[in-house]
Amino acid sequence: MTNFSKTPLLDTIRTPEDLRKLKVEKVRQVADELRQETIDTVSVTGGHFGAGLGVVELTTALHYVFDTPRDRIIWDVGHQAYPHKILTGRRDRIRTLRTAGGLSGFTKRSESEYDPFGAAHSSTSISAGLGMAVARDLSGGKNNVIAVIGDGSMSAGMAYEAMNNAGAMNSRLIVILNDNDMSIAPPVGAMSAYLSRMYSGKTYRGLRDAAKQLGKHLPKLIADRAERVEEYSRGFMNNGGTLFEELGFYYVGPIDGHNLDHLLPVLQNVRDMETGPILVHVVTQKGKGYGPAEAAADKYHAVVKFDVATGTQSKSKPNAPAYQNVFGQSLVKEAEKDDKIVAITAAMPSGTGVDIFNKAFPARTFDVGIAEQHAVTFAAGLATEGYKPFCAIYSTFLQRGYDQIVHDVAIQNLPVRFAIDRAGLVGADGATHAGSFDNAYLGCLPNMVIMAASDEAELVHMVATQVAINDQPSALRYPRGEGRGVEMPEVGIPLEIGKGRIIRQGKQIALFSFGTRLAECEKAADELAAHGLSATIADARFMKPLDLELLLKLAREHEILLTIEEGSIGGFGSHVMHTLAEHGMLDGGLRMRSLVLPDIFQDHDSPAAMYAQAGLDSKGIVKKVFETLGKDFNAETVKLA
Ligand SMILES: Cc1ncc(C[n+]2csc(CCOP(=O)(O)OP(=O)(O)O)c2C)c(N)n1
Ligand SMILES: CC(=O)[C@@H](O)[C@H](O)COP(=O)(O)O
Ligand SMILES: [Mg+2]
Repeated sequence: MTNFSKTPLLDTIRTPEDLRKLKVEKVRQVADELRQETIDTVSVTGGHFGAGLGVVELTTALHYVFDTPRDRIIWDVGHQAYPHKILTGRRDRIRTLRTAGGLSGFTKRSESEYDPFGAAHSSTSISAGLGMAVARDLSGGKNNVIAVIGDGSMSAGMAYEAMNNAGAMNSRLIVILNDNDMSIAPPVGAMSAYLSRMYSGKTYRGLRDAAKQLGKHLPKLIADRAERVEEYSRGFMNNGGTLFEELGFYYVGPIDGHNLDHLLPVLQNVRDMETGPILVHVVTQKGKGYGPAEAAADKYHAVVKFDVATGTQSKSKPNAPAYQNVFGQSLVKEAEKDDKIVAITAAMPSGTGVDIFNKAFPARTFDVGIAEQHAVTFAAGLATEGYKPFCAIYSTFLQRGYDQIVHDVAIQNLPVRFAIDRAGLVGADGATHAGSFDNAYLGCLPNMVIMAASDEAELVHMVATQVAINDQPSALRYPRGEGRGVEMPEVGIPLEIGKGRIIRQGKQIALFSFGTRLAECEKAADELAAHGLSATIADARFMKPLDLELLLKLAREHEILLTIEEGSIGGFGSHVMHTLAEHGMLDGGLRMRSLVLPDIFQDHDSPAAMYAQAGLDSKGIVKKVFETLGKDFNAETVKLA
């Protein structure tokens, strides 16, 4: 039970150094206050929540036992690091989390010396930690390196590549497996089942056994301490022959990650062990200590602002359906007609709308865990046998599967359908999650058809188009968030491959859009009209193959051609420019410009603010037209936001 009648301690802790000055009996109180501060903070900021609540004790214990920042703590993904931020000199800015100019929602090297490695994509911590440990060995250092990785993140191949390497290197690296039996959704896979079996009760060993095992591996552990070890090692086991031991790790656990009487001495002993890689298996509860989070199916993985008393989140009523839901529903409709359609997600069923498909077709839905590389090649295998796999992956996470896209899909020309969600800027998750590069990284691949939906109705038709593309791979991109509120078609009608459409016919300026910036083009065209400038708006629909007829028409009939996309240099604009150059269309009077994301990693903000910063909103479009015409752009006279 939390006792807040005591003098508050968290206020006295600016850095972990202050924490380490406290008597061990005080650590429980610090953890309780830290949990309350995390709850209060996220109730006003929103953000990732359940994972942080689950590691409050672990965070406190790690900073108490280890000499941070000299000892390196690497938080895998980094979405659980809010309590860590509070303890490491960032409490005064914690309520700026994920807002413009504020703290990142993940660990970030430039933010603090206590963040030795930046993250947000999963399963990198063991590799990075091993690199740090080996660097330490090479330079004769003595510090500890601790990688904290969740059970969900343990499903990715990279974690095993790292353990395989670490087990052979015998470098002193501590891996803490934070096993809360949750990913964003319930975890999947044989590894997850294995971990659950490890603490299922049946496999626990007796206390004496555990103490004996520790003694064997801890030469410094003297007999009189062994008894204490027995006490705090309640529930401890050492299987001999665990998967981790076979990989060359010294395995400790599982231990209760909320019990500081277990956690602190175990970590102290692990710290003092002279051995190669160690894995401490810590069992925690996602959402721990906040009733509404503990009770929720998703353990409040990520939340918007909420009322602390009730846990009620202040979600605003949507004005239009979210793209991910339109995708899921469209795919269900297609799959009702075609039993070869299957859906694949890499641990993101709700985020991608694959959960909707799963409800209708559980046997045709595959959650492969955080395993994007495998997801792509698994889809390729399904395609070889005549199935129609829809591989629904966020743009940023698909980067993980790039060689698989090239080698396993594109070269073999297999009709894998990529549904690329979160294409473009995503806002509060920042640069790590921005879907900026898929136009560039897919556009250069032979055989690939690439589409972008300009609104939610287009998405329905494009899903139908993908179903019909049976002889080559295809990619369909769409953004995070709500659609435009357009009228929705009853059924999707396959589009003609490589054909765009004119939305509005004008004279001087052609705005050639790929994706949902089309809405901004329409606002910009209205504004240009108010300034006496006539603009044509075209929706490319396809970046590959490009609609050559439409492109040449736009180029011939206008003074200025502007491309707009939610992507980096090297994407749609580059393809258009290359094609025009090849057709000799840039040798004469046409002035062509490409509006793309800037060549920087943009920090988190609202998507609208980030697009404005990128010059990809209506005002940016108007400004670009003015600049291209050599006209003065006066922001005052241009009314658009
Ligand atoms: C490469 C990659 N794929 C997907 C994600 C999305 N993602 C973020 S957290 C998470 C679940 C992680 O589960 P776990 O490691 O067990 O942490 P927990 O939230 O349970 O503490 C997922 C799938 C990601 N960050 N990186
Ligand atoms: C930490 C992580 O990678 C995910 O939780 C991500 O933040 C989800 O993003 P969406 O909210 O766009 O699904
Ligand atoms: Mg987990």
